[in-house]
Amino acid sequence: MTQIRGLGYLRVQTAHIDRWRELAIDSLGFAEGSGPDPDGLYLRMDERRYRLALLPGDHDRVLAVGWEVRDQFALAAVREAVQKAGVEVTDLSPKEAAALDVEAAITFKDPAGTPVEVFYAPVLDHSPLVNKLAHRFVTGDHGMGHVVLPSPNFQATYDFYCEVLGFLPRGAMKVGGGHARVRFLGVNQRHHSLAVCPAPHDGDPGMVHLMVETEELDTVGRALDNINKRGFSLSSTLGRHTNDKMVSFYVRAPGGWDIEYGCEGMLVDEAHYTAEEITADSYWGHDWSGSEPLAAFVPPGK
Ligand SMILES: Cc1ccc(O)c(O)c1CC[C@@H]1C(=O)CC[C@]2(C)C(=O)CC[C@@H]12
Ligand SMILES: [Fe+2]
Repeated sequence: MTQIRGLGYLRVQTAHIDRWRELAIDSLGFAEGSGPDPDGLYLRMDERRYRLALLPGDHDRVLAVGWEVRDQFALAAVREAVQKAGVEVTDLSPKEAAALDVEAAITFKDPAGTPVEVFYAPVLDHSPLVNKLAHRFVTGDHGMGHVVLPSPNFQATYDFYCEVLGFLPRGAMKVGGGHARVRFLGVNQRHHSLAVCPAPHDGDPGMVHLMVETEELDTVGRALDNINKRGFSLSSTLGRHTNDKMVSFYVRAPGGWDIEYGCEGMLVDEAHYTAEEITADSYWGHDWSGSEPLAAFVPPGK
């Protein structure tokens, strides 16, 4: 069993904070949170002080994918497993951890080069959650959502998440007409908290997409209206995925990666789940033909 309970947070550096504010707060219904960096834009989805942190910088890139564990004992177990796999692990100092609004964290790079943090005890914000869509995100036991990461050394990356971090395989889909597969991995009832794409990861932003889930279909529709009105580029039209059954659209974020915004994701029952291979990404919709090229990802075979 994995020690990891869910996707905890995502920290991103951006040269476009104002446009991010327009996307996340004005269009997608994130609430403005708070955090240690006075120049940062901290986005709340729930009782955490933030789930998505945007820190100003000269270019756009992922600073850390934060995975949450229960407590200090779970963190020690993950540290030991990663070290045993021959990967260098750094313990954050109490001051550094405080600057992330967590009690303690470790950091290391996965085999694809993605900066990973594992942490416990995020700082909470008990003030009312006020957002422009008057909606609620689905987080809690299912974590913040999912991330899709590009990996040039796909097999090593997949093996690392499964065998070292204990993620559970949650199916795959062939891409590019050959034997390459996108693989989905889960750590809780959310169908996937992570997917790994066989794709180059030469440089930034180092992310394919972040998925966040809202409780109601009407919120997805209102968010779609908002991003169209504000001139954000729709990477994929609305559709329903065949594996997690989610109804979602994808919008291009500043920095050249996507936010997937969806609802109605299914819950996996591990007592009965068996691995699957899907042969289409969606039952309907999800037209990617109008998509601007991803900065760090060209689909294999295209
Ligand atoms: C297929 C699928 C199921 C559930 C998801 O949450 C989900 O994001 C996807 C699509 C994954 C993936 C992607 O986002 C980048 C472009 C990809 C690689 C494709 O070209 C097909 C699958 C796509
Ligand atoms: Fe997704």
